[in-house]
Amino acid sequence: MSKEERRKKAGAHHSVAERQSRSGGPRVTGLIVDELGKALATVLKLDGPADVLMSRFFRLNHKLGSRDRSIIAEAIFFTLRHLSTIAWQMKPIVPARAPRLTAMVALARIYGRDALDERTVGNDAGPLDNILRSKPENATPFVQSELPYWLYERLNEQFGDEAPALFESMKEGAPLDLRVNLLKAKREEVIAELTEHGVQALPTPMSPDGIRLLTKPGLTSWPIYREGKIDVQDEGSQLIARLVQPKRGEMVCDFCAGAGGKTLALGALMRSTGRLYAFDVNEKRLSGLTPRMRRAGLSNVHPIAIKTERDTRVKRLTGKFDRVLVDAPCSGTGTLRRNPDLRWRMNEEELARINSIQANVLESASRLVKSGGRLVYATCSLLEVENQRVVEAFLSKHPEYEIMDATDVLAKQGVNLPECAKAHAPYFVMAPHQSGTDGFFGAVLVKKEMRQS
Ligand SMILES: C[S@@+](CC[C@H](N)C(=O)[O-])C[C@H]1O[C@@H](n2cnc3c(N)ncnc32)[C@H](O)[C@@H]1O
Repeated sequence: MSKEERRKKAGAHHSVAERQSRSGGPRVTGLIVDELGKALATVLKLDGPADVLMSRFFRLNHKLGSRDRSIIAEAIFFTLRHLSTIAWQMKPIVPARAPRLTAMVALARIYGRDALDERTVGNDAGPLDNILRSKPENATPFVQSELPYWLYERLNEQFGDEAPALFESMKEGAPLDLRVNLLKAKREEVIAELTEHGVQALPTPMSPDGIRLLTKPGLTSWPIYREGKIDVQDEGSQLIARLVQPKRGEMVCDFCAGAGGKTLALGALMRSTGRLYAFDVNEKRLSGLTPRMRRAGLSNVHPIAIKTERDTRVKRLTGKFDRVLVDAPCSGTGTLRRNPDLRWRMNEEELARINSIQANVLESASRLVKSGGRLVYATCSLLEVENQRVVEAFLSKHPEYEIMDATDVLAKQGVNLPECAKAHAPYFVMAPHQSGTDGFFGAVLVKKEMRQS
């Protein structure tokens, strides 16, 4: 039987990586299968973020070379992105209970069955070939979506005819986007530097300070990174900072700053002037901001760890800010390309819990805004319940706020959104199948000027 006949018989699914590999992909060694099986035994418990579990696994596993590591890492991500169809193919065997077999299924789907040698497969050859005979494209649309049912249902209802394209886009990896720190460099300069070193880099289509890389070099040792000329940030996230549109010398608050991805973008737009408060309840996460703001050359940022959104330090600043950003904690469903395990770890109970935090944080943050000031509510969620519904509920209780058209806010800064994104006006909505970015939501609210009588 020829290679091609055998592959067809086995029904191996054609991923991008798989197609690439057939033109000279790696041979999968027994060591890779064994170690991937061990890694999956941990990761498929789904009791922690996959990237953290993976880093720990590699740290403790010295015998793996860099080539083996990258094959294993890719296969872990592939498994998490295709867990529904893998489980469907393997039925009644449960992937988490048979991690070595799952490892072989994933590797065969990525590189083709022939990449696995018979000694490695051993007695599993029969079951493996049986499993690969079930073709993922024959599974139900729900199984092919590679999502839990609650999320599949909600996204189907929201996106209608576009849902299949969205589901496909969420199975892909995401590109590596950079934001150029305009305090220290120009975009063309950075692109020239990257190109000179053999990295294919293009300007992002929407964000004026963004660069999209077609490969993923380890940039942290590069001078342009160490000197603070660039930071890693998805193009959609860069545009959230543009929705805030802070000006030089203003009082600005990033209420949910985390490790400061958007804080740094805001600080650069303010040209390191005025005061930029960065709040977060997670002190550890917030501590990541200090070295980043130093590297970026920002002297206007004030990180403050708060206990809750009603902290007295927050209350003392009532009515003091020109601009407030609420980058709310959310389901993260817009980032499934980067965090494929999240879809299996998130559930409706957790969504309801986060939903109530979102309303409370928006309520508290809104009190900081001065008359005539701007409040931006943002998430990296695709779910309307965390986005439009939160903003509508807020506006119904706060007639002193009105909504601005996010498309206009961006157009005034030279950012032209694609037509499909404009259709969501007045909201800013990014979805991976439409914009090639992670999924993001933004609403721009203005606190009406108080009339003097
Ligand atoms: C989406 S993340 C922020 C990401 C960050 N803005 C960035 O661009 O990298 C949401 C953040 O909200 C924080 N958070 C959760 N509850 C909060 C609260 N009650 N008040 C302030 N921040 C909160 C979380 O700790 C988390 O860092």
